[in-house]
Amino acid sequence: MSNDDRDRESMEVRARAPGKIILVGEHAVVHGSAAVAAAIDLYTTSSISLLHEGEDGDAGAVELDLRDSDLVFSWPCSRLRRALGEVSGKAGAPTPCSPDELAAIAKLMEDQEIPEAKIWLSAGLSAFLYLYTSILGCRPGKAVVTSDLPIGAGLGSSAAFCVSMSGALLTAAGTVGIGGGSGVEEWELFGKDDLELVNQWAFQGEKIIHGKPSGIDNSVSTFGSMIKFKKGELTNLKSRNPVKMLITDTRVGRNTKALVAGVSERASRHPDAMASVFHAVNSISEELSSIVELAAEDEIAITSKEDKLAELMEMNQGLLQCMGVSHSSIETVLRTTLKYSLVSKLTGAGGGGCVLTLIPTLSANIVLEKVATELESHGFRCFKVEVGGRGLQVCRG
Ligand SMILES: Nc1ncnc2c1ncn2[C@@H]1O[C@H](COP(=O)(O)OP(=O)(O)OP(=O)(O)O)[C@@H](O)[C@H]1O
Ligand SMILES: C[C@@](O)(CCO)CC(=O)[O-]
Ligand SMILES: [Mg+2]
Repeated sequence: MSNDDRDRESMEVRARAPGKIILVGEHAVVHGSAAVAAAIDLYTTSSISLLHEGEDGDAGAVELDLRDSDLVFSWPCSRLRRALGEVSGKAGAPTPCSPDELAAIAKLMEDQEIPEAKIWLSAGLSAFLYLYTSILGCRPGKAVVTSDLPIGAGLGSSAAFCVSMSGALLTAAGTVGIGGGSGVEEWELFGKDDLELVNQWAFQGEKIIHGKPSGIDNSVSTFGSMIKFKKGELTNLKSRNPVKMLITDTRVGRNTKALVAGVSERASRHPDAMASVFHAVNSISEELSSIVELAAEDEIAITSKEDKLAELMEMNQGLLQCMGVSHSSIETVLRTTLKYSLVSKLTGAGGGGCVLTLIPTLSANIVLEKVATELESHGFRCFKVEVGGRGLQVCRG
């Protein structure tokens, strides 16, 4: 074992990746339209510690500790090798998870006692096993995950999980680099090429969780800021006065994979009508991007920018209803905020989950307090987020 390997084994690597909001364009982005998303200041943090193989021939285990759920999962390395073969870990670009590999991972899930009420975790666990064994091979190690994000609520928890995990694993493997070793615990940013690589791995993880992701969620979680995303292409949107958003979590559980599949089924039943809907969403996203950029260059006043954003968000919500991804809880939030002349739209995959409400700069705090109190009286949870911040960050603890 080289000194570098020994150093890596003795060190814990932590990576944190933000959740996101989609201002406009969800679902349509899967079908080639543009969408606009921004990172938010709620993070998922993954840590990796590599462990030594036992002296007595015990190959050790791969452990995943999901702190927020109070659940720990463990796979003996010998069991992983039997199921997946002698995977040795990969330094470069990812190879997509093959159907055979996915079937082997599904079998490995059967060994775990996942509580029935938390069965949705199995998608995340499968993505973890794919990422861990593909990057590090079947060597022993321990991963710990914590998150500020509501899981499965439209704020990109799956992407933040895949990005932070890929970032931590690739750093632990020595594939992407931060200096480290100063002994001072501080978050560092990766270089552009390293971020690109992490993003590619995270996208493969998202595919296991989502089925057919567009890549917008993992991209904004990796690179941060506010972005326009279309057909895999990312444009950074400069934004000098970040928009302020109230987020309402309806607490209605939903699943992005099923919602994305539902929209695709509707599109195959009504191809012409849905193509027009996706086209309209594309125009909305393009217009919203231009407004954000003009405002960054002081070409339009802040109040005029907010009025335009509100109208475009309102139009997008109508089209999301056409796609069949709204929900009665979302409609309740829309009606409630409209009483206070505030515009809202669902964010993420919809079907429940979270709703965005644009907070105009000139709106009084008292109005915000009143609307939040009324929303919470329906059993919803409200919180304010900072929009457009940093993406993936890493720290060697
Ligand atoms: N911290 C976490 N620990 C374990 N699994 C997680 C974690 N965060 C997300 N997941 C996995 O991701 C799934 C939720 O992903 P899903 O895409 O349905 O929702 P989301 O990403 O929160 O919302 P959206 O995709 O609409 O932004 C969970 O069911 C779980 O399998
Ligand atoms: C619904 C969707 O458009 C956004 C989920 O946050 C899915 C995707 O783009 O992968
Ligand atoms: Mg997701």
